[in-house]
Amino acid sequence: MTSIINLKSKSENKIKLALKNITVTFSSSNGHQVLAVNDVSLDVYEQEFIALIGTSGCGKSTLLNVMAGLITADSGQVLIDGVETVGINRKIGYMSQIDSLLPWATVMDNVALGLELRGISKKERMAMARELIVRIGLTGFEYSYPHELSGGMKKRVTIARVLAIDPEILFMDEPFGPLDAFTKEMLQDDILKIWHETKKTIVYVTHDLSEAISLADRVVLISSRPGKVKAEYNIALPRPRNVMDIKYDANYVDIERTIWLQLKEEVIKGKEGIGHVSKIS
Ligand SMILES: Nc1ncnc2c1ncn2[C@@H]1O[C@H](COP(=O)(O)OP(=O)(O)OP(=O)(O)O)[C@@H](O)[C@H]1O
Repeated sequence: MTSIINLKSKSENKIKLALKNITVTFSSSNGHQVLAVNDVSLDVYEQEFIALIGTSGCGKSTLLNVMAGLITADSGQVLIDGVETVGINRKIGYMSQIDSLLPWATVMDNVALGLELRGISKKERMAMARELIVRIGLTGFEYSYPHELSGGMKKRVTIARVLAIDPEILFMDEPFGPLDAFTKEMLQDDILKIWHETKKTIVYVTHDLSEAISLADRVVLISSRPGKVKAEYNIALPRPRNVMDIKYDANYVDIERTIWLQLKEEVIKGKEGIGHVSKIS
């Protein structure tokens, strides 16, 4: 079922990324087969901010990993700009849940890491890193090490590192999960600002409905495992948005209630397993 909250569709933009009938099965260590996602098809439009939401274990990260080429699906196709892609695609920048900063490297070196791997000269990559550090508000911390930074600052460094390689598509898998609510909202606002300025296509995975609605143009609800697209919602909230204020928009509560009614069914199903989802951040 596809639910549409507003009539403003992104379909005027071209399809940037497409999943066609993706099915993924894992073999677990106890010898069982786990059907993680089942026959998922999804189009993501150029410059769209899309959020995938669903209970824990429903296959959100699996879908992201398939799109990023980190996992090969049992069947189905991934298309980027209309071309079938196999393996890791350089058009994608990936920010995962895990803190992946190099502990022995400074903020500058962490930000510049991807540029170094791409063979960009030291002078050029330092200049680019410096510019990004200003942009993410960490001026003065260029030569600090990760252990000298707060959780939120580390996330900013990770954002800068992903932006440094200038990907056309940004994947963010519950990037701010463990942070406190205020820091999370500030970083979400930063992401909205970056998206507004760069117009990158963003695929954002979360189990937080409030986060999904505040950020995205479209929320895609994944059913509890095996993951399938249960519903899609275009989010008719004004932009530019501020995540701290958008919850007070007259339409926000209606949107949240509509999605929550569907999501709740998955939470109840997931209770038999390990499903977890939060309605409000
Ligand atoms: N490498 C793997 N080996 C075996 N099973 C796996 C593997 N990766 C994922 N799974 C299983 O596939 C299912 C989907 O996992 P996935 O990580 O995609 O869920 P998710 O929706 O991202 O969950 P969460 O919100 O908790 O991060 C789960 O049942 C998980 O146990």
